[in-house]
Amino acid sequence: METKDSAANAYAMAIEQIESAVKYMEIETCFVDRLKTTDREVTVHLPVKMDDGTYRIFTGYRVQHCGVYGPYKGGIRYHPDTDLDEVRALAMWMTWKSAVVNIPFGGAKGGVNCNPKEMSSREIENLTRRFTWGLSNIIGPERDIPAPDVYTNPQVMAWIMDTYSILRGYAVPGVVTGKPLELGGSLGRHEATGKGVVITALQACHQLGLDPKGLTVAVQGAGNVGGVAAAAFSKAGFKVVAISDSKGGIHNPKGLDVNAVLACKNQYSCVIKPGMKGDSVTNSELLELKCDILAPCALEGVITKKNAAKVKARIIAEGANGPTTPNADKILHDKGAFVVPDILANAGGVTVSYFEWVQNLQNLLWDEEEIGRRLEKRLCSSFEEVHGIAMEKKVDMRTAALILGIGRVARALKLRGFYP
Ligand SMILES: NC(=O)C1=CN([C@@H]2O[C@H](COP(=O)(O)OP(=O)(O)OC[C@H]3O[C@@H](n4cnc5c(N)ncnc54)[C@H](OP(=O)(O)O)[C@@H]3O)[C@@H](O)[C@H]2O)C=CC1
Ligand SMILES: O=C(O)CCC(=O)C(=O)O
Repeated sequence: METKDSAANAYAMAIEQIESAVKYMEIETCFVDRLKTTDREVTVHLPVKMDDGTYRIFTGYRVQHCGVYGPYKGGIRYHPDTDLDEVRALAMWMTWKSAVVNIPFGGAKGGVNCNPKEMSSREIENLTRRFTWGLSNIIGPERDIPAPDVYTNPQVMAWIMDTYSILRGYAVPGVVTGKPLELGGSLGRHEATGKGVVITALQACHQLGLDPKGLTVAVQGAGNVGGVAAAAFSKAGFKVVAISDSKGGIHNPKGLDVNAVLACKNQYSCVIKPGMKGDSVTNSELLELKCDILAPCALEGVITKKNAAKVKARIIAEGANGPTTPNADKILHDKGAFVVPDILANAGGVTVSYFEWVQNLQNLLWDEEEIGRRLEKRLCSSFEEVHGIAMEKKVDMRTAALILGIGRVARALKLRGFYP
């Protein structure tokens, strides 16, 4: 398995991003200091009974970055590389993301350092229930609402909802989003992040005067975000030329049969099998392929100062959180690449999570068309706002999105009375 670039510490990246954005803002230092700090960081040690009868102790984290105008919100990841710094960064990015799309959530993120690929479903359930118990006093529909992230899914959300509901004594669907539909999940949540990547990439094409029909796309990651994005790119008329997972990818410059690749992934847990029309490609090679759009949809820190100059794509649509390091950002900007930053490109997920939460609180059920319409409207108007700031301040799209997000949060802090 290829691993992420070890030089990139996500938390250091998140801090550096704040520092470069605030240079363009009129914002008092005390706000900057406040926003570089998290509200709460909880570490829990989780004794979990394994199938062989032994116990293993896992470490889990929930970081709440800033909850100035609503409950904290953000996914939970199960991954062997997860640590506190990563979760801190992911929580900060959630704060800016919710602010960019203007939904009343603060930022949080959770993670457990574990390898779910080596665990049975029962072991993952035991871990999840223990983790939920550990967080039960800090989560809740009005406090902090988890959702799926890397290597977690609707079933994990169902176990969180069940454990939390048992502790409270009644069903509390609003404690998590990304739940199964049967438990109050929202139509369209599963597809929301991947579709949002395509909606925002289309906006970028529009800004650059590019006709999307036939533009080539390489997608890193074939999970919830990458898989849905690849299918949606293909449906929108783009030519998907590469898709990968953690083991590597498949590449065909003439275009892939995306449905066949995703069916292969579904059936055999890999994106390439003998007989498929395409060549194998490593994850590093995928990033440097000749294509119009690159959609990194797996882990953070994959586009670095080492490979940024070799990225050929004109548009980088960041499905993943934090795929591009600040040094790489500068290189991409200088060579004229148009980066749709994570806090805008992948904000479709939290946007439909917000719709799910709203439906749960009001016992409503919106249809898929309604969800899709609201999602597109929200992402397109956010894109426009971010692009407007980029033009006005002559900055790249990430800096513009951060200016918008940080500005909104800082104004809310001030209104609540956080003065120097
Ligand atoms: N789910 C959501 O709604 C949202 C997710 N995100 C972000 O999107 C990214 C992906 O999340 P999501 O799709 O949900 O996660 P999933 O667990 O559904 O999928 C992760 C995918 O990434 C692949 N992958 C893992 N490690 C590597 C690697 N080193 N190189 C290349 N591919 C790798 C996995 O491969 P394999 O299957 O082989 O393990 C899998 O295909 C993360 O950065 C997440 O934070 C952002 C917003 C919302
Ligand atoms: O749906 C959500 O609440 C959050 C999704 C998430 O973790 C993210 O946007 O990174």
